[in-house]
Amino acid sequence: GPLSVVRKVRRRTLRDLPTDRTLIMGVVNVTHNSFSDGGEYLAADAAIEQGLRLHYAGADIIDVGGESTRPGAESIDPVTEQNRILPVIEALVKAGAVVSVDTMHTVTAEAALKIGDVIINDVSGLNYEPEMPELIARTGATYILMHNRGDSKTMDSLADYGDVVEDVAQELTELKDAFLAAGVQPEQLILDPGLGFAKAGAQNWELLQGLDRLQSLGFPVLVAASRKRFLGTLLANAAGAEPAPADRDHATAAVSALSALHRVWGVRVHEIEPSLHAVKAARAWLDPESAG
Ligand SMILES: Nc1nc2ncc(COP(=O)(O)O)nc2c(=O)[nH]1
Repeated sequence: GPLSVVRKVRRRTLRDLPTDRTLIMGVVNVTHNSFSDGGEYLAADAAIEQGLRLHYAGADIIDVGGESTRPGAESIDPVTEQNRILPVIEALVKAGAVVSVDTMHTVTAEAALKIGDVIINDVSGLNYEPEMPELIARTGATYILMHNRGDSKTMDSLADYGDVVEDVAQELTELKDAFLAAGVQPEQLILDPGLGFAKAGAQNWELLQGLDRLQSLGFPVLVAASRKRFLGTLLANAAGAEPAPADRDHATAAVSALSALHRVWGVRVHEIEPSLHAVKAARAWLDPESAG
C-alpha cells in the first residue's frame, strides 16, 4: 500500500502552515460513489493515495469527508462514516499532513481528534449537533462554521433571502455566538459562506462579491467554490451544456486568486496546483517584495 513509501515524519499542525498567503485545502471525499468499484477497503486505500497526492502537490490541509453533501444525498450513520475516514485520517496525519475532518457528527469528530490535532469541518450550519459546541470548547479544536439551511434534502428549497449577504452574515453570527456561548474561543473559529448550500446560482456570486462583509465579522473565512454547480452554469456553452466538474478547475483557480486578493484564510479545492499558483500570484500582487 501507499504507507510503505511514507517515511516517519513529524506530525504537523496549523501552526506549521504559512501565514502570509491564503491556505490551500485539498479535498478527499471517501464516499463509495467516489470510487468506481464501491469497495470500502479500496476506497480507503485509494483515498489515502489521493490524500498523499494532494499533500505532495502542495496542499496545506487535506479535508477528509465520508458523507456526500450533494443536494439530496442520503445521510450516513456515524459508524459507517468512521469506518470510511478514520483509516484515511490516521495515514495522512502520520504522513505529516494537516487534516480537517468533514463531518456533522460529534462522535466522528471526537474519534478523529483522538488520532491527532485535526480541524473539524462541519457543514451542518445552524443544524449542528447540540453536543458539538461543547466538544469544540473542551478539545480546543479549530472548527469551521459553515452557513447552511435545512439538510441535504431541503436546503435547495430554503434559498429565499432578503439580502443573501446580510442574511448569511446574520445567521453565521448566530452560529458563532452559540459556539462562543459554549466556551469556544474566538481563535478556534473559521467562517464559511457555504457556497451551493441553500444558495442558488447568482446568490453564490453575491456572497463572493460580499466577501468583505463576511470578513468584517472578524473571523478567518474559508471559500469553497471548487468545481461547484454555479461555476458549471457560468461556463455553459451556447447550447447550454455545462462542463463536467473536473473541467471547472480554471474557473476555480480564478475564484481562488480573487479570494486570495481579499486575503481569505483558505480555499477548499479538488485540484491543488492551479489554486496554489493562483494564491501565490495574489500574494505577489499584494506584496511584490514576496515575489522572490
Ligand atoms: N467548509 C466546507 N466544507 C464543504 N464540504 C463539502 C462541500 C461539497 O463540495 P464537494 O462535494 O465538491 O466536496 N462543500 C463544502 C463547503 O462549501 N465548505
